[in-house]
Amino acid sequence: MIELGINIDHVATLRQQRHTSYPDPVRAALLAEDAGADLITLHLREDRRHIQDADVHAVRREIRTRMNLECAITDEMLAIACGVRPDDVCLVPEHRAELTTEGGLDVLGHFEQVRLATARLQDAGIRVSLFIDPEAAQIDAAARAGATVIELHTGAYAEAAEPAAEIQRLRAAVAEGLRQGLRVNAGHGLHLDNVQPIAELDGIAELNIGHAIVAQAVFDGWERAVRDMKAAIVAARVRTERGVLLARSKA
Ligand SMILES: CC(=O)[C@@H](O)[C@H](O)COP(=O)(O)O
Ligand SMILES: NCC(=O)COP(=O)(O)O
Repeated sequence: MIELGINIDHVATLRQQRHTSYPDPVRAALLAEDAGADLITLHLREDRRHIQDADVHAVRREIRTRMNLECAITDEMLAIACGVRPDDVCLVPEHRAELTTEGGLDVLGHFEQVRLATARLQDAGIRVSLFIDPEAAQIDAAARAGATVIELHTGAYAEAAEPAAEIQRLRAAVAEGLRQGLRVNAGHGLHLDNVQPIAELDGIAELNIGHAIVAQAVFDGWERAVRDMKAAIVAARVRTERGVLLARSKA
């Protein structure tokens, strides 16, 4: 089956907008778990524009599912991650002026840095995921760097006017990741109207979704927004699994 990671960053964005104490991203994480989230994802940015250090520690203390901490490869972030010990760390690229994470990590171009960061986190008992574009060369570099998980950046798919080619790229990337023995996750820019083709891709283990769920919660409430997303991705995956079984029975 497929897992849903709820990214709570933009609950914190709302709070940081006015430096209030609400809305509390930790409360959002706990309610998301009640509503069917399989894990909680949060991105501690170097500029602390949304999630704060205290949130990271509180999430580690409070949640009952898995914690997936996204961060850039810096000494500061690696030290925080090794101290907090989330279940997973997803290493992402960061550019100070970007509105959101614009592309995947260039593992090929920064191979030694990624390899050393991966080893340091794994030595602390943390599973390491690399947030990369759906490209065979990056997937190969991720495996060689020692990561056991990749998260495919779905931003190009989410923004494409004609998504068919991007879906094909993602399908090929999932197959390549599995061929390399990696766990393959995906996320970025996914929402209720575009998630289905991605959830249907056979072999994707987990989708991480945040911004669109926070937005949907404005109209439907937080727990329903989480529940509806979970139902959508599970329904898509059930369709795929039925299709695979049917194809096998005909063969
Ligand atoms: C890496 C990633 O995709 C997430 O961190 C997500 O986009 C939310 O964070 P930002 O909106 O700050 O990029
Ligand atoms: N890694 C992607 C993620 O956590 C969520 O991205 P978005 O849904 O906020 O775009």
